[in-house]
Amino acid sequence: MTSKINHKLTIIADSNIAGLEDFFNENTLGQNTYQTVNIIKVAGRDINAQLVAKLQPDVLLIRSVTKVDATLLADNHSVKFIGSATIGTDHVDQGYLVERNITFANAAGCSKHSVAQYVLTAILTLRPEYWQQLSTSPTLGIIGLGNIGSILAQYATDLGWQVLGYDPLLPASNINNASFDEVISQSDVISLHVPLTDKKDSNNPSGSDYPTRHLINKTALDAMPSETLLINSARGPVIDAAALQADIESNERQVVLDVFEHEPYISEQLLSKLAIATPHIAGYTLEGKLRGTQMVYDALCEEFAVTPTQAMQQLLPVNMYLWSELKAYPDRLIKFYDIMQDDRELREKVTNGQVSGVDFDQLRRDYHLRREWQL
Ligand SMILES: NC(=O)C1=CN([C@@H]2O[C@H](COP(=O)(O)OP(=O)(O)OC[C@H]3O[C@@H](n4cnc5c(N)ncnc54)[C@H](O)[C@@H]3O)[C@@H](O)[C@H]2O)C=CC1
Ligand SMILES: O=C(O)C(=O)[C@H](O)COP(=O)(O)O
Repeated sequence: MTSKINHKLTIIADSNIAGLEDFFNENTLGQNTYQTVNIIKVAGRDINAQLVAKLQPDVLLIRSVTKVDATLLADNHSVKFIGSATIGTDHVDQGYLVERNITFANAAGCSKHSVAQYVLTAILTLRPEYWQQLSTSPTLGIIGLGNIGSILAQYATDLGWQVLGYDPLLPASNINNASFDEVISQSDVISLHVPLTDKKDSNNPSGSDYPTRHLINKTALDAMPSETLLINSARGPVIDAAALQADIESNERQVVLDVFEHEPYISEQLLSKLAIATPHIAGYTLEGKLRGTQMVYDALCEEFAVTPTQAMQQLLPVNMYLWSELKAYPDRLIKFYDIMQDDRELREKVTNGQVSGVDFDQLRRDYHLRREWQL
């Protein structure tokens, strides 16, 4: 159902959304349908119940750090649309929004190439021999074969690697070809690409029959060979951090984390044991973030029955990063993405045994957005 508003349109937006003013202004929203578009930019963690009660916005534009639920909206009567310029939706109680008749849109798949390229970079930085696939090609295990997992499988196949994939919610296929136990026990590298979900039950009807919270627990880690490289760029709580720390201490497993169970606080104890650690920036390319904004903008235009007039292509500088070039010249990887620079910057933030939430958020806010490699 669409609705029109003929007054000042008030938008509260996470200031970390790329291209906010380019996408959300009088010209791009309704060709003068609204007298004014008033955007109030706020750090995502500061979008709280008090603010939305005081300002009574028409629209909320968020990213993953703003929790949207009954608490946030208890004293708000104005919001008609909430857009999250992210793939993940675990921060949003969508059932509650349906009850309140508030339209919700996210940005499914917006940074799928960026995250897949992050994972490839991590693997090839730690195991450069996988470029050549010397005697046997490596086996990449992928848990979750949606937008990101399936793109990652395409890159791996293009490099001549074997793929073992597990996704119980999709039909069997040439990549959805293994059980959880097979992926865990037979892969050289395992990469996680599942949403964060809890068990479905009477208290949680929107939960999952295949919950992912602590999917990688002590049992799974015990069944994983110690040489297996484990990568998590999905959501922190998919791995039980305490079990992971004990696992690395006992077998020196190589582990790459972009997301952390207790994010935005990172303990030095865990950080010091990771092969690569980055501050939740796997999807942070210019293309990935602008695509997220574009998707939410398109959804808002549809909601308000106006014709979209802004497109991310108009905002993107020339992109010189070609996947074909990287494949031909693997030694250029560091020029395509120097992941160890992101790792160093996170480790430099350790004080008093941890990276603070403020420092973690600051690294993300000031991140120099990478460019997505073109196919
Ligand atoms: N680190 C970062 O910067 C980013 C992280 N993400 C995270 O990555 C997640 C995955 O993204 P997409 O692939 O785009 O999502 P998607 O929704 O396209 O795919 C997720 C897949 O996981 C599968 N799945 C669900 N439960 C499972 C289980 N128990 N075992 C195996 N598979 C299961 C689903 O069937 C689905 O096919 C997002 O939900 C988000 O949390 C997304 C973007 C950026
Ligand atoms: O899209 C997702 O899902 C993500 O994890 C985001 O890329 C994370 O970025 P923020 O929403 O925290 O800026």
